[in-house]
Amino acid sequence: MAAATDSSTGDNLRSLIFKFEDGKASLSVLDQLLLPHETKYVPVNDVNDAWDAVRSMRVRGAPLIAIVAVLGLAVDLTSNQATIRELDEAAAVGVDDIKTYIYDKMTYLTTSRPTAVNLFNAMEELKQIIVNSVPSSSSSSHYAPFVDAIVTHAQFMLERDVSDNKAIGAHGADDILSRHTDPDGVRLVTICNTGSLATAGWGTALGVARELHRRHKLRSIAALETRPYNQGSRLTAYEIQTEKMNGTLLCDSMAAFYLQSKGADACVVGADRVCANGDTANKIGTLALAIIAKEMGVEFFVASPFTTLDIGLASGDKVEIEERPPGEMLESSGAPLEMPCWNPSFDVTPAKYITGIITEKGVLKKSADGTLDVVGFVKKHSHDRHD
Ligand SMILES: CSC[C@H]1O[C@H](OP(=O)(O)O)[C@H](O)[C@@H]1O
Repeated sequence: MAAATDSSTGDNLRSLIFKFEDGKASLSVLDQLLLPHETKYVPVNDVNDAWDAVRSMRVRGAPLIAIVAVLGLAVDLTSNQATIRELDEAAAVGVDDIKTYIYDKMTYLTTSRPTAVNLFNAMEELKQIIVNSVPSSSSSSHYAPFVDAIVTHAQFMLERDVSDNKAIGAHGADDILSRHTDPDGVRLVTICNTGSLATAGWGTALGVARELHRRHKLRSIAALETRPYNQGSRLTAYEIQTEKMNGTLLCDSMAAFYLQSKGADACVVGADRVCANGDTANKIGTLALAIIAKEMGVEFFVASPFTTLDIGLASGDKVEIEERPPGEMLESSGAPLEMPCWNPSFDVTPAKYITGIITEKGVLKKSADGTLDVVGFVKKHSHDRHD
């Protein structure tokens, strides 16, 4: 039986509260639509709640989407409403029925948002676990072994994400500081939110800023507001202020002039899907920032855990880009008129604009031929993954 656990990551910006006690999992998620004005945790009681929390963007961020989906599945399967358990106890269902029951819930969760690969990678991990958890013929329950394996993996995902993010922070800080030696520290620019509110804690790109800040080597961090959801002005600004980093908020349109007039040592952004050739899907506006950085001679890094790598997808032109409801854009713009608008939530930055990819296993830099060999990097480090 999985050990009881509380998923506190120790920081004061907890994206979720997960508990597993007396065989029952419970989950509350921080409603990010209300931040920074209101801190409210809402319960997730089943996969329907988890799906809705992700789709509505009450919960968002590539790693966190996957984590909430798997935790929501764990809550669902351990809830009292799990009728399948009664059927199992009555020997009215077999192993295949139970696997189908669980797979159907997993498939449903993957329909919540299409672009971030983490959720899909997490479901593939779970399928492997389910396949390897087939109960013995003598087992009194066919259901319990599957559920326990899924709860255990959900708890593992929480811990792995924080440790991956801290490793990303350390590798990113080491790499950037190896070239930028100003005693006052480095100047970063970032987009969207990639901190504790996009993960189980610490963050990816913002985790690099956190680590530099911890080392007293973060001279400044400029955050783009990231319209229309405003992850930057609402969420990243909230994290920066909470951690007392030296932050500056920029309108998205200010990026070029900021780099031209004030300068920066590096842009560090998150990722929703890193393709085999290094093309990276990330928040809308990332492509523009990457092009501007290239033009201004500023390093451009993607911070991405292995859970965001998709080496099965050759290049970025194949990424499905989520389009959000037009109302989300019109509403946040205060537009007085209803008119057709285009609201893609992501764009794809070609590898040629990317200096390197900061992962928990180290920093992937361009090969001599100018390419980012993500596949080779994954193969090189796959043996030392702690899956
Ligand atoms: C830790 S990377 C998070 C990644 O996800 C964000 O998208 P969204 O807020 O729509 O879920 C954004 O692309 C970030 O870079």
